[in-house]
Amino acid sequence: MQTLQLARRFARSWVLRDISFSVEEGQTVVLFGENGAGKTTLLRVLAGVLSPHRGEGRIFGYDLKDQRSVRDHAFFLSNDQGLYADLTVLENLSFTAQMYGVRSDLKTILQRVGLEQAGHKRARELSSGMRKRALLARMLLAPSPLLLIDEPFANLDEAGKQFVLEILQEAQQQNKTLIFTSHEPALALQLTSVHYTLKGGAFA
Ligand SMILES: Nc1ncnc2c1ncn2[C@@H]1O[C@H](COP(=O)(O)OP(=O)(O)OP(=O)(O)O)[C@@H](O)[C@H]1O
Repeated sequence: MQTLQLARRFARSWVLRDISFSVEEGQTVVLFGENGAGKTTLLRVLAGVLSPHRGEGRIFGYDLKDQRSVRDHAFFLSNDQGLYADLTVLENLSFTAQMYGVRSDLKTILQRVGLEQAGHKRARELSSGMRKRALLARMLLAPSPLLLIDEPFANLDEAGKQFVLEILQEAQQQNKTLIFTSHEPALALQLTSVHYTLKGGAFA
């Protein structure tokens, strides 16, 4: 994955000004930066959800402008998207599995994320920690080689954070490429020493 002078604005405000970096296949990178620094915006651009206004990028050989191909290769875990509120957890996972054309034992996935008792709950009824687990279950179903994860450790108790650490370590063992944001350097740096800090729309 490579970007060159990527920039993105909202109205007249340039949130990303000059993002040039490259990430090797199988590498893990963490993005740090203060609230509002543009970390989520960068993940959304890399996920093919938002278009850049300037600059270029390639994800697994696909131009970032080819958002459809990018979305086929990148899974984006956002804490406030990804689940249909009125569907149950199992229905949401079943939909995800169909979307990716994968056959997986959803009960095993539910167990893996500690939601075996919550499969019948509607997504809107989940606590924020349970919601995070359901989103991680979706990520486990996704065959995407690139995982873009917004604040994987947010809204979790200590046990939950350790659990996320394990899930991300498993993804690393599967040679997935991980780019994630975090406000928790002590945890994040257990996964990788490769880190960038966003400031003023560029890497500090
Ligand atoms: N859809 C949008 N429309 C307008 N402005 C936006 C939009 N999305 C983000 N912004 C603005 O872009 C800036 C960067 O937001 P972003 O969510 O990328 O920051 P962040 O680094 O992820 O912050 P945090 O650590 O608080 O999650 C903020 O000023 C935010 O208000």
